[in-house]
Amino acid sequence: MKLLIKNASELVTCSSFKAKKGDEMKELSIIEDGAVVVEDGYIKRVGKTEDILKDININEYEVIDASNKAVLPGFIDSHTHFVFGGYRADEYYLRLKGATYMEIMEKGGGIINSVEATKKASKEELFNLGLKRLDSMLSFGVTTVEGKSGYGLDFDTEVKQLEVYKSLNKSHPIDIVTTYLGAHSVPKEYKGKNMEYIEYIINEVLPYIKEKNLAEFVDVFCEKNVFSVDESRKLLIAAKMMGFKLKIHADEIVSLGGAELAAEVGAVSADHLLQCSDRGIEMMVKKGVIATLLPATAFSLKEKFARARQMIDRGLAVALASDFNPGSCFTENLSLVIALATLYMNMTLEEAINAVTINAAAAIGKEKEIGSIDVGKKADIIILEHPSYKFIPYHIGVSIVEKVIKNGKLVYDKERDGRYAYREKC
Ligand SMILES: N=CN[C@@H](CCC(=O)O)C(=O)O
Ligand SMILES: [Zn+2]
Repeated sequence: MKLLIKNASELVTCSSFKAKKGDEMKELSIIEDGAVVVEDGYIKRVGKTEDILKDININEYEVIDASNKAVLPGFIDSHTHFVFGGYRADEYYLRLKGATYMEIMEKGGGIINSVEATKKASKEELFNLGLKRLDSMLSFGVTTVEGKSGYGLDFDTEVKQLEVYKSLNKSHPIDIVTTYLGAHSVPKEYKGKNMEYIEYIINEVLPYIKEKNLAEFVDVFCEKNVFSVDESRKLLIAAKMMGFKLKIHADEIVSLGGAELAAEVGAVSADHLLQCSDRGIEMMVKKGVIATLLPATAFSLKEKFARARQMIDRGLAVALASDFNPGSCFTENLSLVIALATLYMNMTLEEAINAVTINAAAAIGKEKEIGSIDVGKKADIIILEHPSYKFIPYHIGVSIVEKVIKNGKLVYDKERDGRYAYREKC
């Protein structure tokens, strides 16, 4: 299994084995006329095409000529909720007419709607939906995705969701990192008894998930009228003691202190952060918490965007993700996320590219294995149909990914698998 990608007009390596913080996010480490040598699924050499061709016997390699194309690390979507039943197009329609996300939730809609539909869906239905969604992500250049539970709340449905993620991980080229988000909403049977529900999770659910290795991360929706800072703290500390890594849905709608809590408990990432305080940013910088920003959610909710510029200028490592979910943001399109981040959060394009590659890898604890084109990392690589990464936000709203290589294998080719397959007149 030997592959050579050669003559890339831009080989955008994003080179690093750790999250890029502050000014480090400006650097993409681009090699012009670059080449990558892949063996047994891993990157063996990276450099100028002419240097690499001097040292190898090209006849031993499957060769992809990337002339006039940019080559980048596979994108990593580090915050999604992509296994769920049902849709919430009616709620979106209400939002178009002026209703807010929280108003819909307070009237009994929102997450609870998806919980009902996910409870009804069979494992097989969820699996088939998951496969289709992964196919779509792959076409946008995603090679690793984080997926959360949280549309079950009760034991059986949460476990069902996590088991579906596990089966999908075995069946699809995209790698899936799973997160248990039982504290996504308070289930009807625990209405007004939030702390009891948190204790139930700690005592009944987490030990089982740990034993069966169903999730690497534990997350909580820390938000006004959902879970308070104290309730979230209790859950996260208990989860940490059981060996889970932590994430928090923090300061999305109200500035509640979620960012501060993420720093206090040593979370890997705090996500959303639309309303994050200055103190929260400072504390996250000190503790090395990644800020995972989700601009397509702010866009879909018509909320103001997170303060990415200030966060980066103060030294934070920022990751960008889709937040793919049935309610607040129904998109798997990371190119759109990059476009929004550069248009509305004043991130530079270089920062945005690092944010969906190396920093996104760090947000799921995988920065030593994926997220850059470096020797020793997994060969997760995308080839664009254009000569420069500058085309990503420019060709707005669509995917310009031509080929995806996962673990050294070509798993998506637009000519072969994509829209061009249907180009015949009929
Ligand atoms: N904010 C909380 N959770 C999801 C939305 C879930 C939903 O509305 O279904 C999010 O990250 O945006
Ligand atoms: Zn989320």
